[in-house]
Amino acid sequence: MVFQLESVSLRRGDKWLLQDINWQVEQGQHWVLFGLNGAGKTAILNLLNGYTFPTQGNMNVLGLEFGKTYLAERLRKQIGFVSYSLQEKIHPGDNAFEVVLSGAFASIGLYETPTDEMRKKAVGLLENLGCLVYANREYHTLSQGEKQRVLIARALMAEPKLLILDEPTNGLDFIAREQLLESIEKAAKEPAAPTIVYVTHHVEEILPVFNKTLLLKEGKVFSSGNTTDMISSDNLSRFFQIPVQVIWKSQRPLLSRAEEIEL
Ligand SMILES: Nc1ncnc2c1ncn2[C@@H]1O[C@H](COP(=O)(O)OP(=O)(O)OP(=O)(O)O)[C@@H](O)[C@H]1O
Repeated sequence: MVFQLESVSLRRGDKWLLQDINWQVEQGQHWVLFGLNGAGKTAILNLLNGYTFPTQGNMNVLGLEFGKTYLAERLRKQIGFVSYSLQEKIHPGDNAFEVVLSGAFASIGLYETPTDEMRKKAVGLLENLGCLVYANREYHTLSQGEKQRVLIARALMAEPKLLILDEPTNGLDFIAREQLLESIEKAAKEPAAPTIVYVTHHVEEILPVFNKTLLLKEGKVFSSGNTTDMISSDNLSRFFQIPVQVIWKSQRPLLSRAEEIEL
């Protein structure tokens, strides 16, 4: 078991951000967490990272039970987390290689001396993610797509059991997006790959390797299960409450509006 949420609810002030979430993620699975703006995806990620505790329900992430101790520090070292907001925290002047190396210490910035083994590993990850050519470039001079690859390599440095990719294609053009998705798919297929949770509101980004999907709507689980069952014309028409059509092509779903589907 990688993590488990049991009847988890989260309240802020008068508002329930999440209600009765049940979600069990096992090793060997790769999940998509799909939801529209404001569905509560960030709220779930904050829980998984140990930044917040549920108001109700039980949670267990990587064997750590919530509610007993402060977990954010311990989870930070075991969960690879890639988000757009992380980009802004990277120190000016750090090059791509240093950013990747910092992942070994779960720090932003390099404060400790990396071992030769760590350096070798960082080079290997830069190579796998196609970033070796710009390893010596300052991180802030890289394009969005290049930056995201470097952050994924950084996240993999600590050999996490869980890798969370929070809307990693934000701000990418079509080509850069497809290239990044290709790298993610390759990383997911590595023998020692972590379980991946891929957070998105774009159906087209769902790769064949993401065999499970949870649809989150207004803070509740709308449905969850095998991706092919979740990402269907019927299910998504109910989810969006407008008729849509899903066409699978090369094992990737394409979404469009449908005019005449009976709900
Ligand atoms: N501290 C808070 N107090 C009250 N409401 C909040 C608080 N934090 C978030 N919300 C609300 O909870 C809802 C879920 O927010 P969340 O950021 O988790 O959504 P999201 O699925 O990540 O959306 P997006 O895709 O736009 O980032 C939103 O309506 C948001 O305004």
